[in-house]
Amino acid sequence: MPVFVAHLTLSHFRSHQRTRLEFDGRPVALHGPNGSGKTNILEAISLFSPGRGLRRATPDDMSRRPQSLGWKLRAEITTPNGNRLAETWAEPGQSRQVRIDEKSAPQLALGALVPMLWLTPAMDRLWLEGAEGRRRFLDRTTLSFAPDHAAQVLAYDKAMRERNRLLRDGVRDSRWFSALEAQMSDAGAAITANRRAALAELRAQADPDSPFPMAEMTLDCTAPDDLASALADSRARDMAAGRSLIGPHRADLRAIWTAKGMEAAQCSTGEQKAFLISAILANARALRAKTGTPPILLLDEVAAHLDAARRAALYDAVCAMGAQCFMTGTGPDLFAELAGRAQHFALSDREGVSHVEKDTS
Ligand SMILES: Nc1ncnc2c1ncn2[C@@H]1O[C@H](COP(=O)(O)OP(=O)(O)OP(=O)(O)O)[C@@H](O)[C@H]1O
Repeated sequence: MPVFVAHLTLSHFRSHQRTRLEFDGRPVALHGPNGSGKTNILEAISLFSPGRGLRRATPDDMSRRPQSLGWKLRAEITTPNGNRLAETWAEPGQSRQVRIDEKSAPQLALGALVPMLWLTPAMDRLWLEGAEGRRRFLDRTTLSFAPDHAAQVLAYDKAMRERNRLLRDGVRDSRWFSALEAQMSDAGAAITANRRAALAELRAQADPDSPFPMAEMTLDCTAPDDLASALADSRARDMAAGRSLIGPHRADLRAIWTAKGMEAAQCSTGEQKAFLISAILANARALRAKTGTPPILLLDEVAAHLDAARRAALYDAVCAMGAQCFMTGTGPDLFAELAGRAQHFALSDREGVSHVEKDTS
């Protein structure tokens, strides 16, 4: 049985004053004109996972303007182990809080409650822009398989920040450096191993018959096996730069479309989108194979880029997976191929407030 959001309430969240939605576990198609509040609903759902959500916004940015009095989201979640209640909110100027089953909980606890993957239009340029976005994408994929990855990344970043401070301050205490480099080396080895294992999971799910070609994704890693020694050797160079120049924080994700022998960055916009869709679908299939439960999928504006045949193929894949997949598009025609296999909702903007109606037509 899939994990799915059964009820969702948005209060004073961006364009939503108070929106209450009921879902039955089928895919969800949200259609409406530009600016009617579709992505805001996906963003709200993304906040039932740890982190800053799919727009990486601050809590204050999400507070409904002009009042900006803070916001609250509430989700009743159906899981194979029973129904759970998750709430998340932020008061003005404060960080985001989480409560699960009426008890305060750390954000990381959401990761175990609701497995979730997303694809946004901002990711369309993933293969063209800097390595940071690709690392974030890779780490989110990795986190979906290895929940301890977050703790390793935090431990690595903490030790690196401290090492960078020593480098900038010109400190020459080699024992202090060695201790931090050992921490970076331990956490770094786990990070690289987790990332490689996640890419292997995706590779194992590649579907040669899919209309979404899978790119061969490999880790381009500047971290040598013995990172502690390499960092010690690189202290003088790093001191001149004022930061650590080697390690998994400099890794990159390379994608090659094997059928054409071409780097993803050289492929067409539609082809690049197809790689991301195939990666998300492979990730979801791998999670379902591992846990028996497909993750919740948030696919923002995914239909607009696809021709009718690929759109139908995507809907078939999502339905076959049994995932609660939230999709947005500007008109109902984009979701015609889904028909009764999904729940459809129509959104509209009424003087700056989003309204949502069930579309049963
Ligand atoms: N903090 C906020 N308070 C009030 N309204 C907000 C806030 N943040 C964003 N909005 C409004 O929300 C609307 C955008 O909503 P959203 O991004 O969900 O639109 P959409 O339906 O996905 O549109 P598109 O089809 O263009 O992607 C905009 O009109 C924007 O002004």
